[in-house]
Amino acid sequence: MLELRNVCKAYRDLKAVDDVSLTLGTGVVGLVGHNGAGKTTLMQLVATLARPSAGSILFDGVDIVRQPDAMRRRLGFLPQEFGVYPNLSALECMQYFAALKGVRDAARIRHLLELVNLAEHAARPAASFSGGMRRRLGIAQALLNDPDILIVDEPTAGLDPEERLRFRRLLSELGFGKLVIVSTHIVPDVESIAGQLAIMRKGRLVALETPDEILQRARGQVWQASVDAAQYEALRSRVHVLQAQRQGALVQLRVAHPGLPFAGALAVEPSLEEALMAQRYALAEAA
Ligand SMILES: Nc1ncnc2c1ncn2[C@@H]1O[C@H](COP(=O)(O)OP(=O)(O)OP(=O)(O)O)[C@@H](O)[C@H]1O
Repeated sequence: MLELRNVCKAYRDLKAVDDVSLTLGTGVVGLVGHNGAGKTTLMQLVATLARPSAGSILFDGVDIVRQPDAMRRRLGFLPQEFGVYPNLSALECMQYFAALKGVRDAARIRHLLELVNLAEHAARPAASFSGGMRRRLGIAQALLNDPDILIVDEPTAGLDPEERLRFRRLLSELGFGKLVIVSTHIVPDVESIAGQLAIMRKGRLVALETPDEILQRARGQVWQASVDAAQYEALRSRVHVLQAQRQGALVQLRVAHPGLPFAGALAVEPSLEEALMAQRYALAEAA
């Protein structure tokens, strides 16, 4: 179990992570927030790649700020900029990482290449791999030490839709027995796989909720309407437009608003992304 207690990380007078407390067991947790919200910094703190300015981080009761090795032994980490070694084959890359991590189990390497669907490409130079194959090799190396906690930063950046789907399924399956933290600003990446979403904004954790709870709260705050272009121009400065699509003389729009935004608008079922936007606007207005 991972427990953060009042964790802060400051860079001069900027609080990149500001008083974050949370407890996580197994399962996939989506860490979402806009660029600069503090996601990468928070993951680096958990991965013992940075030290908090204040607060404590415990993994199964052990203080990992004082004893980082207790985390490092049990951690798998796939950073956003994971690079393969172009002159090595997939198998050689895995053998290389295994040697660095002190893993001497050749069968495990084969098993992991199979798990990420790269076994038949094991002899190919990693330089010839697509973005998705490289990410999958990244996951395979992160799993070499059979970690209890897997941290993945922006998992699907640069992947095509099919690779995205496959990668999501793999993360989802890994979450059956481990804590998998997936940081992303692309909500659909975690929408269908995360049991919980940790939402960050300006360094703070503003919510730790299930997707259903987030959707439930946004019901009655997302609206749909069809207006003409002049009405649209008048509306866009006073409501939060989530989507606008021109259809002939009319504009089909979806807006976030705490109550009926204008006569004729219909409350609709929000997508998770819309629900998060509605929450964000509500928080910004309350601030
Ligand atoms: N080493 C650093 N020195 C100074 N400021 C930093 C450092 N690392 C991060 N920051 C700042 O801390 C804030 C949070 O950054 P962080 O990278 O954690 O956000 P993020 O949510 O991961 O964003 P992104 O999605 O763009 O990666 C930003 O304002 C960033 O500029």
